[in-house]
Amino acid sequence: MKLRFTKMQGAGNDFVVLDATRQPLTLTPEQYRRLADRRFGVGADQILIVGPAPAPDVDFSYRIVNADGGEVEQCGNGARCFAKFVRDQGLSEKSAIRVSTHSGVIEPRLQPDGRVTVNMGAPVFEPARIPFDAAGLAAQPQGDHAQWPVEVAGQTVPLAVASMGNPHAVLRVDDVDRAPVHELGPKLESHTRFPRRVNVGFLQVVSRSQVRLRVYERGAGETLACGTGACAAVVLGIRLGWLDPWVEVETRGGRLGIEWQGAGHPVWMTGPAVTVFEGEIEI
Ligand SMILES: N[C@H](CCC[C@H](N)C(=O)O)C(=O)O
Repeated sequence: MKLRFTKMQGAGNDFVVLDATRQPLTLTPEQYRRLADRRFGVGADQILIVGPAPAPDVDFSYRIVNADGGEVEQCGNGARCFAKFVRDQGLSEKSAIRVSTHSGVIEPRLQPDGRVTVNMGAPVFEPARIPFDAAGLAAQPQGDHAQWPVEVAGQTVPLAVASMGNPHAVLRVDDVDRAPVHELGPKLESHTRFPRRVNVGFLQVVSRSQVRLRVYERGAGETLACGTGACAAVVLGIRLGWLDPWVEVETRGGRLGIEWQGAGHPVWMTGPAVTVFEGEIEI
């Protein structure tokens, strides 16, 4: 089948975007994997499928499939690219677009400077809802919230955990450039304490308003940036007393601005969204 696609990136996290607003589009996990393959396909961290509104109070639906072919609940960098895509394709004139995802409705807003701000909803910290199996672990309280001592690769690491609709585990490190991303990332991503696997963030606190972050993503490996990962790392850093409500996150692919005013508030993420090229592929 011939498939038209748009290649996009948000802070270096890259996507194949498919327009399923005019006709339904269901590919097999193998076809998604092929699309995402950097040699046999187009190449991407995730595939984004833009669909029609499933309800009158939203404008579109948006599905996310990781490079490994697995469908997931949320994607922050993808939400910004989604908003730019629907505007550029003439699918919407709105600057604030309501879109439903598997983890609820989010609302990207296009800014005059070309960046996009997204209300990513409220974070979730209860282990069972992440999901994270905390059985037998005593949370090590620090500040007013906890890190969990998780055994991995023969050591115990203090993990902070949260959900932004998708699961995240965050480990504080002194220097992200020397962090054990490829040693601990894969082992934590598929650790038994995360029944649906997990995105693994390595967080370096530069100041109370500036951090550096690398993320080994569930179903994709290390990416140049992870939007939900930046949200999770900042809210966990705030809860642990390390960070103020407005933080600049330096990732390997670019900068994201994250704001969270605390419990009961949504997380606001601002960052770039860029169209790289359009194409067609026989899949
Ligand atoms: N790998 C993630 C999905 C993509 C999230 C990331 N690319 C972002 O920008 O939030 C997961 O399995 O939950």
